[in-house]
Amino acid sequence: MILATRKSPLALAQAELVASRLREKLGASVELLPMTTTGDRQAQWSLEKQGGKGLFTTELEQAVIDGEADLAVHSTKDLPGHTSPQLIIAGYLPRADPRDVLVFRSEAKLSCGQGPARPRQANGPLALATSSPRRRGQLALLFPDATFCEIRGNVETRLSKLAENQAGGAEGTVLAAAGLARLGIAIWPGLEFRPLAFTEMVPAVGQGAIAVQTRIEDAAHYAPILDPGTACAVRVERAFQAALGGGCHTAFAAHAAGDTLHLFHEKTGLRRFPLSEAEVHAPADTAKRILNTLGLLS
Ligand SMILES: NCc1[nH]cc(CCC(=O)O)c1CC(=O)O
Repeated sequence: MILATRKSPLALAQAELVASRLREKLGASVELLPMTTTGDRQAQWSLEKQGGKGLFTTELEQAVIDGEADLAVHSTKDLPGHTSPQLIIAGYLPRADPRDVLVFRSEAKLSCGQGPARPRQANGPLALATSSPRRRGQLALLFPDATFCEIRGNVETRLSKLAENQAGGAEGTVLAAAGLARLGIAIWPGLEFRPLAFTEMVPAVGQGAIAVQTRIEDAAHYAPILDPGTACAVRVERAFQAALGGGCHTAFAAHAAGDTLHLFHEKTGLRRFPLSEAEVHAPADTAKRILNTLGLLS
């Protein structure tokens, strides 16, 4: 069995997770096919800004369509709104910790205890490095005096830039807990990690879930490694993205956590809604109804 994956350390770690589940549950012999995508070639393109267009997925999809690979492994967060019609998302691995983590220089002395994250009281504005409109929009609520700058590179690069004060003067950034965990990063010299509650920072649609994409006729074969609960939650979250039209420049987030839907939109701020079983099973209707209530659908 051949798994198409991007070559970044995080993508390879995620593909290895899928591979070991395939070996364990299906007794399959598995190999990775690491590929460079358009997004990887254009280092100056930030995923956060260019997302939604499949820049990090198209080449992997083509390898599966062409029969060079049996499945493609993606961060669900990086999937465009519409994937190839010749393929299907067979499902998702059980979701990892979906939270975002505030990462800051130990010297910055941000509050790291109970209650909301707060900037240190002293020394003027707090510079935070993230290109994501979703993260910037929510950080601006947590840290009203924050200023923002760009940071590029993979997770480890970002952490070392920040620790070495080479991140344009930034004192902090935000990274996905799932990515850090999959890279085995729990600590970093000179930095502190503080996971953010859903009530402080709503995770991106699909954050923490790994998607397995296959040819339509093969999908059922992979059921033993996939998690139906994760699929339900991701379907709800993606329905919100689809209903809003997937504009990647909008600061928007949706996260379904059990019976609660957490939403962030630049026009409404953070909002919470109860989610019934019935609503979870009618994602498109649920998304339209809630977004209408908020006045976000024209
Ligand atoms: N933006 C890139 C990206 N895509 C998926 C993850 C983390 C893993 C996940 O959310 O499943 C990350 C890194 C990050 O945002 O910190």
